[in-house]
Amino acid sequence: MTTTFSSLPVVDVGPLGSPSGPSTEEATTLGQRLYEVFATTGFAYLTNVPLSFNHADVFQLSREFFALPEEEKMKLAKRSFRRDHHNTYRGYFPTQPELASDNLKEGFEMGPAQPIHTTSSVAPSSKFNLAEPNVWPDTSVFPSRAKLEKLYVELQTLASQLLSLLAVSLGKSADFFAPYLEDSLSTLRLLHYPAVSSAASGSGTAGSDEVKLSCTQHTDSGILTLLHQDSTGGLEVRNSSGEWVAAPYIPESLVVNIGDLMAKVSGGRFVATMHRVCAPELTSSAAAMTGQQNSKGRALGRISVPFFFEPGENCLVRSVDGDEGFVLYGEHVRAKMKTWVEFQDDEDN
Ligand SMILES: O=C(O)CCC(=O)C(=O)O
Ligand SMILES: [Fe+2]
Repeated sequence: MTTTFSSLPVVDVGPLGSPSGPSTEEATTLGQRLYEVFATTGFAYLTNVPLSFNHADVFQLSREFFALPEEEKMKLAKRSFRRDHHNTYRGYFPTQPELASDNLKEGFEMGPAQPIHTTSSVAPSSKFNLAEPNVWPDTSVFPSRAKLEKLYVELQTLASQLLSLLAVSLGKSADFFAPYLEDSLSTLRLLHYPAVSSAASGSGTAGSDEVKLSCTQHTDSGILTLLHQDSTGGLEVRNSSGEWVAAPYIPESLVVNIGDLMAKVSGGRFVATMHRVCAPELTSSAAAMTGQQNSKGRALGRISVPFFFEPGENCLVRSVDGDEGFVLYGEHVRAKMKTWVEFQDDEDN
């Protein structure tokens, strides 16, 4: 059950970075701590994360992508935005102000670098190919592909380490989630929420119901999310009293949260907590500059980089309690996609 928390807990995962891995005692303590936070807030900050990238590296990569000319980004647009493109699930989505002014964001999504050759046993003829290869800008305009691929691998490793601790905390063996790693379709998503002028951002203050949003309230659909957020602020998490609690920037931390499927897998022990993003405000000095870039050519607004740990399409997801109910991951994600603004268009799924 979500509780009436007023801030998010901080979990030091330093022991995961030790070359020989955490000691048995450290793993037990960490697993219990993670169990406790996922059973209450469903959200936490992780500090001392075992990544070779610091925040400056990650946000630089992301800003480099969003600073590309619109025309370069649109070369990577998903099929819903460019009918002549083949990519349906990976690639770029532009902002859609006409569709959803409270979901104003552009993004770029990538999956595993190595192509996955399984076909969906669920929806072989679906217009979304979850296992399709990534698409990339030309190296002459974006030389950082290898770095993003490396970040992806490191986040996947971290997610699998966390899952192993959670498995034990749920009374299962440490390799309980090994089948989830097979043909895993995890997504690394670069997000840019453009700044909105204060006139347009409404009169509501953060935490209130009238606040202007750039990402409407939702729970994440999958297993586990690891989020890099920049210092702009705006992320809010809802507690059990229905209050929106700010999740401000903590240098070098990652925000971690549970998705709907993991709540199910945990037999309802873990909570997938509702969250949203308030629109970043365009300050008057920034507004005086042209477009959405400051004098250094940086994109104005919030940058965040969520990593969604996702199993393979044919992974059987069921509760640790061994209840009858189960779902194939591909089936689950396709049902969810119908509700996501960046996948909506005028055709049927
Ligand atoms: O930008 C953020 O901080 C949150 C993004 C998010 O919740 C999502 O993409 O699911
Ligand atoms: Fe989310």
